[in-house]
Amino acid sequence: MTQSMAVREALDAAGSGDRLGVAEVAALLAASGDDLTAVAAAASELRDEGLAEVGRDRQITYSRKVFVPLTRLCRDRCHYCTFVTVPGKLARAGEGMFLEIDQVLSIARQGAALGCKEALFTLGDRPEDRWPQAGEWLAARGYSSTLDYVRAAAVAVLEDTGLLPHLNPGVMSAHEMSVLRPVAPSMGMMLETTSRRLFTEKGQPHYGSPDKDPLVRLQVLRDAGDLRIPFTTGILVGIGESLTERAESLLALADIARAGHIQEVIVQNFRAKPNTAMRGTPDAEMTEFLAAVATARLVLGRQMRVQAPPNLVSREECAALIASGIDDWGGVSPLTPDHVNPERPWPNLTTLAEITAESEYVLAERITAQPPYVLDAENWIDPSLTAHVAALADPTTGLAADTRPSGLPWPAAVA
Ligand SMILES: O=c1nc2n(C[C@H](O)[C@H](O)[C@H](O)CO)c3cc(O)ccc3cc-2c(=O)[nH]1
Ligand SMILES: C[C@H]1O[C@@H](n2cnc3c(N)ncnc32)[C@H](O)[C@@H]1O
Ligand code: MET
Ligand code: SF4
Repeated sequence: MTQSMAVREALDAAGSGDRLGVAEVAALLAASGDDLTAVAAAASELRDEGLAEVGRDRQITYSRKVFVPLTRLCRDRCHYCTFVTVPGKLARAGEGMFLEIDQVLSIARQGAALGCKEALFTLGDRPEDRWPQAGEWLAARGYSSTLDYVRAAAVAVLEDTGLLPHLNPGVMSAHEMSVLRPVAPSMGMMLETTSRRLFTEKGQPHYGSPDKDPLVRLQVLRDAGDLRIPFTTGILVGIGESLTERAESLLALADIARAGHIQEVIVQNFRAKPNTAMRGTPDAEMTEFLAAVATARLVLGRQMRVQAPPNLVSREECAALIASGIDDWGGVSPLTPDHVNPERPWPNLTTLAEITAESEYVLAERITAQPPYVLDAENWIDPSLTAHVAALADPTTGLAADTRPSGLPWPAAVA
């Protein structure tokens, strides 16, 4: 096997537990051929050691979820996004500016019947700042903001169905997160990238999207740590960031994760969508993507949960993701589409279990908060949610219990 010097040195440094520098991480990210085989093998071994260390030998997790796109209006205009829409289009399609609470509950109830335990609220950022129609819709129902409405919708889901909300509403202030903490055991926001250039330069994917300023997003991630919120984040690979910028993004996440609240890091590959500014940009190249997954594992360490969605690659490529060091497939739905990537259906759960088993791992269901946070609920889960979480989690493993959710009063009665 021919390994380049730079990769060998970076792997040696990673193996001895040294903190990696930007150049070393960039060398790992650039790996292909025999180099990539070696980087992936190191990542895979590190994942295996980490799982064994916490008594979860060879388990790969997923969360059975429904996707609740509370609003597709947004004040941002990311060039890769097809989720976002405008009021005129919604009106022509006969749809409201937001889902009504009834519509949210209808999705959550159907999910509960299928054994889903997570309600993923993914939505556009602060649409009321850009669209008067959004503000009017909220005001007519007594809500002061989109995040105020997210809170009400989360409470309705908890009380009516018992599904656990995971909130992914974009940038939040520390105060906003503290108000949402009692209604969701976990929240998340992709860092996307630390590249400021992609935000400040005209023509770049984050230009004109105030919520994609990496300085703002890094602050959200730090605030979530101060608030002890189990938090999901990650990088979007292939949106025009250089390998050095990708390396800086992973190192920034490793630094933030020292606060202990980063429950999982998503490594998501950009997928070009029709009718977006980036429709002509090629999808993230598989070699580069797998190198990013393996490097994320090496940079973030054995106890980080590294997630890649199984619907953005082929079945064969799912095996390659496992071989590159992931241990989590993220939320997978037997009911709702991935509204961010609607052209990419979920594998059904039997297929996902088969794919996982073919690589000699076992598919295990978790809830929206990762096991360590469930097992240490006193420090990480708001008392208002203790009963909701306890109803769906296995007290020994912190994974999902074999049960169907049902509604519980919120806030939970605290003993
Ligand atoms: O179906 C999706 N789920 C996405 N999820 C949800 C994820 O699959 C799981 O539901 C969470 O990890 C909770 O376990 C995200 C969650 C975040 O906190 C941040 C970003 C994402 C991105 C997506 C996504 O693009 N598609
Ligand atoms: C919810 C998350 O989905 C990701 N996201 C948004 N658009 C795309 C796309 N075209 N391809 C892949 N991921 C995307 C972003 O990282 C966002 O934060
Ligand atoms: N708008 C939020 C963000 O970009 C939520 C995911 S994109 C649909 O972070
Ligand atoms: S990715 Fe999120 S922030 Fe960007 S336009 Fe889409 S919904 Fe808005």
